[in-house]
Amino acid sequence: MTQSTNFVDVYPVQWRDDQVILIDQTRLPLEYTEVAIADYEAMGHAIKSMVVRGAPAIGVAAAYGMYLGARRIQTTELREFVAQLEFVADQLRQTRPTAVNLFWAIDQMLNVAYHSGENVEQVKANLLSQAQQIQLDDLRTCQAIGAAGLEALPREPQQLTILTHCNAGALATAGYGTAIGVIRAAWSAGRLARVYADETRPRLQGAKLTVWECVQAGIPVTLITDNMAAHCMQQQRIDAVVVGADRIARNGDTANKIGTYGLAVLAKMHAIPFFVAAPLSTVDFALDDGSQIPIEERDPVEIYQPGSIRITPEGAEFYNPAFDVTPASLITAIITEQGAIAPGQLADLEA
Ligand SMILES: CSC[C@H]1O[C@H](OP(=O)(O)O)[C@H](O)[C@@H]1O
Repeated sequence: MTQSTNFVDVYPVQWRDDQVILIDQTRLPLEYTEVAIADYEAMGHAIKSMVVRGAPAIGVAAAYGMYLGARRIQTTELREFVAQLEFVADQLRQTRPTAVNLFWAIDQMLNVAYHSGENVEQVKANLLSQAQQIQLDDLRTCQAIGAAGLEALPREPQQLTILTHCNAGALATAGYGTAIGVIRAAWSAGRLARVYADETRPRLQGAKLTVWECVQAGIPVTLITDNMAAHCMQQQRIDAVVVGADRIARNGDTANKIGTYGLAVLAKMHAIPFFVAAPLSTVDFALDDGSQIPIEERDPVEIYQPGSIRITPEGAEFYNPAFDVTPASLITAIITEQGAIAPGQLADLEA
């Protein structure tokens, strides 16, 4: 276990010593622990159990998971190799259903296997290179999103107070973050007074991860419970809302952590700009609107036992959707690596 130090740069997924090293995000903020992942089964478990989480980070992790699966395949016959790699892909696809980056990254890796050579060993090498490229591209994309977000933020006041939800930070990406990337860019540019972070029940990624990232970066942060957001807006404490995304439909409807939709409704009510920050790899152009986005339902224990103590008696039933869908009509702009886009113009960016 590596004790926490003052991190300026946080990389939740690293290729080191011929294996993947993950920050164990279930142990933050009290413990900074890294775990080594040497096979695709362990990577699948790490994604499902949220050791690694956040749409782009899940994509990077799945890409490396594909390589870990590929390197173990023994055959030298390419067709058989591809068939076994498609089995690995199917296993990784079953980990979490909402973040499209997972499926996008797996497809990127399969394309390399389909089209990058006749020699199995060469294809394996190409797969590692592709996973590393996906990771590097996402880091650069987040930095571009930060710059684009800085341009899109309100001009007044000079120093903004931004509310964010869950964690769309370095920990949720290859580094730097999407929504937190915008926050980092605003802080560097002297345009940020303070971050308000929703704790984000039930997994508390805001309280545990976003606050940790802000404290590590020296960014002033105020933690609030989810049910305080309306009051803070009514008190005119919030100048803008910036959140991440797990899957965006071609019309701009956006799936993000549960509670995002409510924030968007509140922001509309209080005439506060509401931004979604996400790479284009999070857009699912195959979906016409958000009604088609699969919403993950997680173990109810996350609700009734957020720590070590059960907080509700036996006898109740539970509903634990991990995401909700914010309609495009409530989104001021989607901040991508190609700039801030009106939700209705997203389809024009389809490659
Ligand atoms: C940079 S996208 C992060 C996105 O993913 C989070 O979900 P989870 O923690 O369950 O993986 C949340 O929706 C964030 O906005």
